Amino acid sequence: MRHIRETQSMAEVRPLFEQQDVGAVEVFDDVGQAIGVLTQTDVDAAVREARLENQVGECLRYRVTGDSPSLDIADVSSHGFDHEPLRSVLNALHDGVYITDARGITVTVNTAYERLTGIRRDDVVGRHMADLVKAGYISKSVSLEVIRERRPITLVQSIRDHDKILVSGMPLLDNEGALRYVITSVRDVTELLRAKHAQEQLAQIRRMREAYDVDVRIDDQPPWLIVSPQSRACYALARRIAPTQVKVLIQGETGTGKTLLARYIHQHSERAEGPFLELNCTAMPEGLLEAELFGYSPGAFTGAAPRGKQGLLDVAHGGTLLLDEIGDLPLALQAKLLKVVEENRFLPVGGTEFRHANIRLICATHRDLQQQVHLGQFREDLYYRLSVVPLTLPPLRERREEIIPLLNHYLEHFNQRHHQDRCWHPESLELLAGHDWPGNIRELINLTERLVVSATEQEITPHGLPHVPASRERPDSPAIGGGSLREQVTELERQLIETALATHGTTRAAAAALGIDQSTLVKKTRRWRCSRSA
Ligand SMILES: Nc1ncnc2c1ncn2[C@@H]1O[C@H](COP(=O)(O)OP(=O)(O)OP(=O)(O)O)[C@@H](O)[C@H]1O
Repeated sequence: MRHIRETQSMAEVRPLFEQQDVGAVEVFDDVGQAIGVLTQTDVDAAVREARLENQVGECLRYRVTGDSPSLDIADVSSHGFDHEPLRSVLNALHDGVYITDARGITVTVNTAYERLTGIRRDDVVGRHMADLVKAGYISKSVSLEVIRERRPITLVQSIRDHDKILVSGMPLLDNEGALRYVITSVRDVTELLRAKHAQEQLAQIRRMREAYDVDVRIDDQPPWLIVSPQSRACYALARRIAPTQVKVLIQGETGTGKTLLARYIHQHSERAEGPFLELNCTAMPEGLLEAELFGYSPGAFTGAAPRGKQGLLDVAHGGTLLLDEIGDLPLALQAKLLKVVEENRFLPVGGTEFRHANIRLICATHRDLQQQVHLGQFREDLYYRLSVVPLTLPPLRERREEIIPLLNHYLEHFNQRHHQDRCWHPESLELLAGHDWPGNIRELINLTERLVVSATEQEITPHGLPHVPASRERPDSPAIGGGSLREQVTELERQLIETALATHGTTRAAAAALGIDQSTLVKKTRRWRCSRSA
């Protein structure tokens, strides 16, 4: 034991804990009786709250002990925890403190405990914890568990039905290792849990937004190209209806730019600052699709997140939700979606209360929805509600004038991205312009990137092109019997030339193989292309 020192203020005691072997300070009263042991946390709290200063009488006497808070229990017992300054220390703490003896009889509680729990000190001091549980003061006694297990125990308890408190009980042993007291600290974590819940919800919304965010960006200026009259008309109509709330149905083959068009509408609407999310209705099984779209309530089904989950109709709040491949939405979900479209409200899975949907809905499909209606695969009422303004993006083969500008545009784009300086050989452009592009603009983009990164020379020649089948518009077999002899000969000639081009890759090689001039071959292919797009 070290010698006893005197101080007027707890603040002077605090630096002692900087010494490595000081774990606690034993406190004495004016007449030299030991009245308790303070750890650094107790002293810090007392200093922080400035509660102990001048409340300890003329002089606080203390002695530093070793690194374990070995309490001289006999001293504490003789004076009780209610003796000054220990009582002041306890009352200075922001957290509640509940102390029982080794039998489980309440010794004292501090004022923070009374405030947090609403339980009055006088009602519990001297009473056994088991009686208090029986009388309904508390739901469960940590002190009794600590007494039983002789180890620190922490649990979360409910009080007043809604507030949550974090209760940590700690056994206090004497020098012989016998249990003397259980000190339980009590912290109100209601706000903390509420904040945590809000944080979890935000994180969930962020995750959803990231997962369903649409990875196409458009500015008012190109990179996007609107060249053909069909695309121009489509985008002009989209621009006109963007500021309104009307439902839009975008139809077109895969890769024609439906998502880009939907984003264009979003960006020119009043919701431009809100989220723009996309859900592909073919991408998941019905149950999952329903949960992702409508969300679910807590405990809606086995394996559901305990707090429930917000659906995209919530997460897209204030923004636009694009339902891609709407033709694949199962009939049961079509009925639920109809309610959203008609009444702007929906029922989460397992929920009993309707939620308000504040979203703009844009739907897209590569299917013929009208035909699906005839086949009974799509609800007629929903179809008419969704397609107030139908927009159709034609396939790339029907707006061929866009192919070469797109090829040039994406070549430049990928040159920049991959630090290359590729250029198209005119014959390559010609060949690609004649391709049907079943995957539309997406196919064109992918091919261009592949060529930029894989070409061995600066110029992308027909040699470097993969086998690109020519337009499907030409029949696969000679058009015998169709038209005059002259027309049939021309058709045959065209097929022979296109086959030679596909086989040999370049106009020069194809012309050589057919025994004609390269310029003749080029002229003929141009003429056919012109007559086809006329
Ligand atoms: N007018 C355009 N100019 C330049 N790039 C375009 C244009 N339209 C579409 N694209 C690009 O083509 C690609 C495919 O477009 P998008 O994803 O919008 O097609 P989609 O019809 O929605 O396809 P899917 O049906 O498969 O979802 C995207 O990378 C998009 O940026």
